[in-house]
Amino acid sequence: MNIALFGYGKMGKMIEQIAQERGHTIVAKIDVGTADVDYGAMDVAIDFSTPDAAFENITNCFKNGVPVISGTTGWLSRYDEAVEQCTENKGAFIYASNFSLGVNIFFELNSHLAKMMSKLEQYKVSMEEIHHTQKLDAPSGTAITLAEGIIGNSSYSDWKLDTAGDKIIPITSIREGMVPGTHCICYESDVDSIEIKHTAHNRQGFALGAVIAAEWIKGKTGVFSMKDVLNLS
Ligand SMILES: NC(=O)C1=CN([C@@H]2O[C@H](COP(=O)(O)OP(=O)(O)OC[C@H]3O[C@@H](n4cnc5c(N)ncnc54)[C@H](OP(=O)(O)O)[C@@H]3O)[C@@H](O)[C@H]2O)C=CC1
Ligand SMILES: O=C(O)C1=N[C@H](C(=O)O)C[C@H](O)C1
Repeated sequence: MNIALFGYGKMGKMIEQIAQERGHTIVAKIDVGTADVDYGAMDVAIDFSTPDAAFENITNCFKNGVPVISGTTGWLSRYDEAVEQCTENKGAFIYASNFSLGVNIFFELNSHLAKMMSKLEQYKVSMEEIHHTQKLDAPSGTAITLAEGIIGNSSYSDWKLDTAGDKIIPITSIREGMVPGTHCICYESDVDSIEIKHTAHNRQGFALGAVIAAEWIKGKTGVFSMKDVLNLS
């Protein structure tokens, strides 16, 4: 398959390596300021760019008939608009805040735990995410997805950075060193705590998931999620 990389940073480079190992060809590496993008050469685009760049990268692909896998976080206030443009152009699109198999299992575990804990008012939930110091957005996209999983399965109604409150999930974002991504959810009562935690050891799991999503979307039309790709529904 001919893959174009929108964003050739830490993730773009990891995706290139894994895509080539799986027999794919990288036909374009598009970074800030790249001119002359040849959409005709691409079977699929994989966007891991920046919060400011993602929407334009994604919608330009839709307009040019190229299916898109996007893992860029921090641009989701325009997600609905992107979905509209995908539908108008009969395109194909998958966004995931986290493409790793482990985190997608963790998302399911989080929703199931939230449902069970919703019956126990003595427990208060909180979340902590830790990432490298180059990360531009906080909280992480993964933390937001986890918070939405709790909100959809409990009486919590919102999340806030560093702020606790009634029906509010407080999220703490820590930026240190080269940490690839750690997410921990804690339910605490006066007598005990329950914690679930996912720790990425490197970026390979994110990159492999994105390439698998790119292979899966070929020939399809519509807006999908990693749940569809991994058959987790
Ligand atoms: N969903 C998932 O599984 C994962 C998501 N991510 C997310 O992916 C994104 C990228 O992460 P990462 O690779 O670590 O970040 P990097 O900063 O290493 O890479 C981002 C790249 O995008 C480039 N860029 C800037 N503007 C544009 C543009 N207009 N078009 C194309 N590329 C552009 C940057 O170029 P320059 O440096 O010259 O500005 C840089 O090379 C982040 O939002 C991160 O949160 C990360 C890991 C996993
Ligand atoms: O910026 C990163 O590095 C990561 N970003 C994603 C997020 O915001 O959740 C996924 C992963 O945690 C790494």
